[in-house]
Amino acid sequence: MPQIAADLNAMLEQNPKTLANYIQNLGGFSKRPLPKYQEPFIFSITANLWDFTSPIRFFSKIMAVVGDLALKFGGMIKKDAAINLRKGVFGVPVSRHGVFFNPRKFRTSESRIRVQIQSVMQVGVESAVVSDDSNSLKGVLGFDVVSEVELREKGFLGLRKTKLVCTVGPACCSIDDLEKLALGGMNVARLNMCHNTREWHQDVIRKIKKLNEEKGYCVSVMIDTEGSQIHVVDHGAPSSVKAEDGSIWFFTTEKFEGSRPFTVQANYEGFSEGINVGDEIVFDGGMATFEVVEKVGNDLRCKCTDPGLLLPRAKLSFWRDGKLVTKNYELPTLSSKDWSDIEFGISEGVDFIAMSFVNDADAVTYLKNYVSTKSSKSIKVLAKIESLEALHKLEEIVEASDGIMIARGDLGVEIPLEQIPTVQEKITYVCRQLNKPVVVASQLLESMVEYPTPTRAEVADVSEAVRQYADALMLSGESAIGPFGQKALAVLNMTSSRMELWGREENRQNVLSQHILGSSLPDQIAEQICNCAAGMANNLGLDAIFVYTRHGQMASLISRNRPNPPIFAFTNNSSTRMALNLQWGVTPLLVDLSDDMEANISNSIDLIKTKGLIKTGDTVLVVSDIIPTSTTQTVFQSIMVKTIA
Ligand SMILES: Nc1ncnc2c1ncn2[C@@H]1O[C@H](COP(=O)(O)OP(=O)(O)O)[C@@H](O)[C@H]1O
Ligand SMILES: C=C(OP(=O)(O)O)C(=O)O
Repeated sequence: MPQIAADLNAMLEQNPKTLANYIQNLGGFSKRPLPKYQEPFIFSITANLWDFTSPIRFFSKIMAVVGDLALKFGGMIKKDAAINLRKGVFGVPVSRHGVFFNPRKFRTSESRIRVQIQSVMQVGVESAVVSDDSNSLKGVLGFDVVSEVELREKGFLGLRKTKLVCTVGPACCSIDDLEKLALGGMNVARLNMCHNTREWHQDVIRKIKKLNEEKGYCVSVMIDTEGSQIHVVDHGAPSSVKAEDGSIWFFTTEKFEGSRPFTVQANYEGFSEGINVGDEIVFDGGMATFEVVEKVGNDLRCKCTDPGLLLPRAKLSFWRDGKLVTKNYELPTLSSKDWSDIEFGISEGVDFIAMSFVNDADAVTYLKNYVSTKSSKSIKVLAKIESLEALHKLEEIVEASDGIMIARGDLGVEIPLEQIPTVQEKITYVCRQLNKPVVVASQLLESMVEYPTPTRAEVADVSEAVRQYADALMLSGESAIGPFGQKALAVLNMTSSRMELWGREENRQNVLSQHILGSSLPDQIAEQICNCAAGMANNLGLDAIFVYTRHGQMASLISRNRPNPPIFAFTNNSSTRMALNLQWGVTPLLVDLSDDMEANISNSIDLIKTKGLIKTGDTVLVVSDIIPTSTTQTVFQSIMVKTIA
């Protein structure tokens, strides 16, 4: 008799309400165990559809619940074969027996129309999986609910490798919205410190941490500094002002309340220094262009030569004879406001700080040192590449930082737009060579700020970033202010999964050139082990790679090779876990790690088996880099292939 069914039966016989209450407490659903609970155990789940914006989310939630039952009863859950999640992904209704819903009504579910749907789940046991001696399992397997659901549904190879970052703004800052983004695959929540108040940011960070702690998500938090840039302070209108061809405007740093007609207020006192009559001022990389016709003290009188819209906080760039006059580097990379935002981020325990307008490696090194002295946890510093100056010093900046964001928005102000695709490819390549995670940011799905579907060109742009093996893709206004943030996230999710599958099917892996990173012998050994591990996993067609790592180094070295199977990184360090969230193909798990590596490996495999996430016959490549401690003197670097018994 399968153990789980027996346990459930026993539980129901003793107290039929216990199970119902247990399930009820798992959140959101009204659930009712059916009176007949012979094997296989059947219970029905009824959910209010308005809580969910897509069938995949609904089923994800169910699987999260069922996953908890598996943990509770130490058994394996089998999903009814009739429930095919993939059918829901592209909007095809799932309407086979067992699951009913009306796609038309589903679409209106966001307007909170209550539609009830019912699904029957079958709960059973896979004979070879349940450990008889569940007491022998030590510790808890820190799997996040979303990866667990994805793994159950899609299997090892179906796990998405490209990570997703969402900018949080007014459109998605409620706990419900944040949870929907987490369920939709958000790995990192980004907060742009340019916008909104300290209290607002604190509230969002705390909500994300609450979701992680109480509901088992694993969403990292990134703050993004405002940085120093020459931009328009205010032009006196809530949205935008039109500049007509030939109109004369006054550019000043004089401070005044309200608006003045034909006046642009710049934020930086020295904005006009070194600027000559005849130079051009460009708004937001091309929204409107002005020619300087007169210098009046520190101010400039300018004529509009290319009419367009002047948006709030528009970025200003200066051009002479078709060449950029670089002025932003005159400003400090971190302003006093940025430092105070960084202090705030450290005190709130954020995982990443993205540094705007980095122009050299020293600024990054300085911030990294500062953060490491101020915070007991490891906070990763990402350098944003968004200026010509940064492109000139790309390698040293990448080397100095913990990761890179290709900030295409501001970069497009300083370099011609047609250069963005090749520059992006170059930056992703350098980052991979130097083993630093790279985020491709800005305007990936810009049209979805307004519309519920992306343009074909946007999908092609997303696919290109995935093809280039970027570690992560980022949403900006699409999630921060747009009404279709969850849909935009779903587009990133589906497009990256599809592109990754295509890459594997077509065997498109571009092999990493053998650039050796490590300078010491142990580092070089670790690197070679990881390169071999990735090659072996591909060549032997293994199901997964397990890596045991305290600081994440081995996990990232394997990820750098972009192997076919997913990488499960077992770590006992929660900062490492949160940092690995940005790394291509890595699913980080928090576990207890002892000095006994054999015990770590068998313990974690037992735990994962007990959850039903791995089965007999699955093949796993196990890599470890546990470094010596006071009790063990030897470095434990190993690689082995295990077939699950
Ligand atoms: N915390 C926030 N509060 C209010 N609006 C925000 C917030 N974060 C982002 N936004 C809005 O979303 C847009 C896109 O955000 P972001 O990616 O930070 O880009 P940027 O500031 O460069 O425009 C911003 O222009 C702003 O209108
Ligand atoms: C991500 C970017 O930075 P920000 O949103 O701070 O302008 C960008 O410029 O592309």
